[in-house]
Amino acid sequence: MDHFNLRNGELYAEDVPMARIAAEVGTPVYIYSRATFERHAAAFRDGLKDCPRVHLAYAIKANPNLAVLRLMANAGYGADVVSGGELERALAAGMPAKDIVFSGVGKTRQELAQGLDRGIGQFNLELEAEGVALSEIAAARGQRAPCVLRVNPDVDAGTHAKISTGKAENKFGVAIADAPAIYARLAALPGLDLRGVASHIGSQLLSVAPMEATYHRIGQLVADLRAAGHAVTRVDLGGGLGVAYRAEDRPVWPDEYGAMVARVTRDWDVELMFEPGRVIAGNAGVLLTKVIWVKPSPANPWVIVDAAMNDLARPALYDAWHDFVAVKPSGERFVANIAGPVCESGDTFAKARDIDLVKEGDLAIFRTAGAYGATMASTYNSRALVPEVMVDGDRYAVVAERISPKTIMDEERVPEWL
Ligand SMILES: Cc1ncc(COP(=O)(O)O)c(C=O)c1O
Ligand SMILES: N[C@@H](CCCC[NH3+])C(=O)O
Repeated sequence: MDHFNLRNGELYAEDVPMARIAAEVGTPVYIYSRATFERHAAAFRDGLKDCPRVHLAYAIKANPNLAVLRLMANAGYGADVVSGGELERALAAGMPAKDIVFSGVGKTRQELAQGLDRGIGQFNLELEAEGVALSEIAAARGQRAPCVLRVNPDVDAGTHAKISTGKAENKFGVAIADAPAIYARLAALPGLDLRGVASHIGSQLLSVAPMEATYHRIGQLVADLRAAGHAVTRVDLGGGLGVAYRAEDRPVWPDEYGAMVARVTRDWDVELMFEPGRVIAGNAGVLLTKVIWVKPSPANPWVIVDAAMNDLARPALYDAWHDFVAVKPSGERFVANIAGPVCESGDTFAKARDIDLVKEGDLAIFRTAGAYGATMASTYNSRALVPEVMVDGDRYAVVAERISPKTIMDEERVPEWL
């Protein structure tokens, strides 16, 4: 359920006609619904109501727009960040440093120091050397860095290979078999306050089974660590809940997920951290686009829209499906391909898809584009950086401007020796 619905034959974002946003802001443009974000934030929290000590860290990589972060901060969420840039965003949006978790397999020494400077609540260590470096940096300042060790449980998340993170072959975390020895060495370092473990096996998970299998392994690891004399007080269970991109997708609802977590972690006696991204943001945004041409072809016609792979990369990267819906559907349909203007055949959003009949100049949306949409945009082909708007009832605000190719060009220099 979201707040992008047909009303009197045309699509609205909450109470704002999308055609109005197109006329006033132009296309392509991302449109977010405040109400949908807030409902998802509340639903995820409610799903975990039977877990006693819960900390929520929104994975801001999914949608790091400052307005989104402010809204999430107001909803009581901290942030899961994966770079110094994301850390500064979370702080700028008003998220308290103590509620920020710093994940990521390649945090530089500079970023580790930045996290310490800012006083963040948790570093998720991905390898032993990172822990050694963090301890050195922290000890030199007379600090002890709060941290957990990310383990790789070698579980198949059953998702796209490019967004799976918990198989042994993936780059993330330390092998769960090696975790006790690494944990013991890190726990002895003077600059670390090692509190527990973390795991995140992948994104767009449509089944609880791999998460449950992972959590059982984590539970055993916690027991083993305690048996070895460590005081484990915190476990970070990551993010990963999937959303419905297609009508037939059956996502795991937060209630079902929360019930499983409550059951599996009942005896753990730890603070539980969660890092949801897509489940909060995915269906809270759409990408509004305009049809430039409908080009006949021997097979199916090509609907060429003004959004492209640089604005929404997921179809090109993961063959991802995003529903395409006309803003003013006539009721007629046709089978067509949908593509953007970028000079790559990969800039194709759909092939041979049954869609609303559209013609030159018509508006349409790609649904479920609130997560990993604008944040993955680029200026490839010297296209503008796509703008973003946030709708709230019958009003909306531009929350990220369209950045023109000219502005980007102004940041470039041709040296005088050329
Ligand atoms: C460490 C970590 N936490 C959280 C997330 C958020 O994942 P999702 O958007 O699938 O909830 C990711 C991305 O998969 C991640 O790598
Ligand atoms: N960018 C990916 C998700 C990556 C998850 C990051 N850990 C997607 O759009 O599906």
